[in-house]
Formats: sequence, C-alpha cells, structure tokens
Amino acid sequence: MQSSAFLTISDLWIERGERDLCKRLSFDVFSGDVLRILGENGAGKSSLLKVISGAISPLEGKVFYGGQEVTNDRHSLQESILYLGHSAGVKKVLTVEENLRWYCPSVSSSELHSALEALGLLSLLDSSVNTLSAGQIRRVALSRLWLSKQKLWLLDEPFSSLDAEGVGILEKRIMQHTASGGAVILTTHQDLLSLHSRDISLSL
Ligand SMILES: Nc1ncnc2c1ncn2[C@@H]1O[C@H](COP(=O)(O)OP(=O)(O)OP(=O)(O)O)[C@@H](O)[C@H]1O
Repeated sequence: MQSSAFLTISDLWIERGERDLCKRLSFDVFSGDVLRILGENGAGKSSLLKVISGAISPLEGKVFYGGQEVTNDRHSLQESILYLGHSAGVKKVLTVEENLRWYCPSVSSSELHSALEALGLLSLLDSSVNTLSAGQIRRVALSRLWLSKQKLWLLDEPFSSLDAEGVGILEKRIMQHTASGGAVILTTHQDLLSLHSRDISLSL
C-alpha cells in the first residue's frame, strides 16, 4: 500500500493575465516521485511551480504539505521545498564559490568542493559567473541540489543549456534524491532518458 502523500494539490485554478492556465487540477506527490509537467510554451508549467512554491497565489484551490494547508505560505515551505526557477538565479558579479556560499552560508568547504566536483566546476571555483558559458552557469545554479536538505524539489527547465554529460549528472542526482525519500516536480521540453516520471499535461 502506498504511504500518504506529502504534497497534495487540490482543485487548483490558476489565472494569469486574465487567462485560465489550469482549472480544477488535483494530484498527489509521494516520496520517491518524479513528476514531469508537460505542455506547450505558455501552457502554465512555470506558473504551476510558482503556485506550489507559494510565490504566486491561485485563483482557487489549495496546496497541502504534510497534511497542513500551505497555499500562499512561502515562508513555511522554505525548509521543505527547494524551488529553482527558469532563469539560473545566480549572482553574476560573484565567483562560483561565493554563489554557493551565498545560497548556503553554513556549507563546509568539503561539502562545497564535493558539489562543485560533481558538476565539473572545481577548476572554476574562483571564476566570476559573468565569465562563464550558459551551460556552466546552469551547473552553478544546479549545485544547490548537492547541498539541499529539502525533501521536495521544484525544478523549472533544469536541463536547459546542459550538454549530454550534464543531463546525465542531473538525472543521476534526481535518482539519488528520490531513492532517499525525496520527490521532484520538474518542467522540461526534452525526453528524460533514465528517469521514470509520472506526467501531468497542461494544455493551452
Ligand atoms: N508575471 C506575469 N503576469 C501576467 N501573466 C503572466 C506572467 N508570467 C506569465 N504569464 C502568462 O501566463 C501564461 C503561462 O506562462 P508560464 O510561464 O507559466 O508558461 P510555461 O508553460 O512555463 O511556458 P514556457 O514553456 O514558455 O516556459 C502565459 O500566457 C504568460 O503570458
């Protein structure tokens, strides 16, 4: 028997710019899940992740985490949910190391080195992010996944700009996370080679 859901989306109705993006959407997320949100450009995939993270409000419907209602409550979700947005969200004037220390002030040097090593970024430790390529910047953003203690990851287009090696590294990290009881909801336009996902489709 499946254990109880730790995230429940109930009757969600999202409206943006006077357009209905999803109406009466409901689903559960369980430990070990990889949920892939599919849909054309503009279908509302990023908006759905933002609603789940508490960054924007739905018109109607509720989000429950661990049985508690957390709709619109970004603060209460911070310890449980890691949201990585569509843009990399890194500080371009800082170095790679400074970015990681800014994300995770309590990170130890060995944790920081392991995360950068996993992503092939160790040699770029002291480089300013504004000197890096798009794929390298995406890797810096993704390094948070190697430092994260949160159980639920919301990843908006995490594979964008990654080469085949980077895609493989990220898929492996997601598999490790779900195997240890975490869950991931992600948006992507690409086929996932080794991840077994449940798909949720949004339509225009
Ligand atoms: N800040 C905003 N204010 C008003 N409308 C917005 C805002 N952000 C997005 N929208 C609208 O919401 C709709 C859905 O956008 P969203 O970014 O969620 O789609 P998406 O499925 O993630 O698209 P893509 O595949 O292009 O990333 C679009 O029509 C968009 O114009």
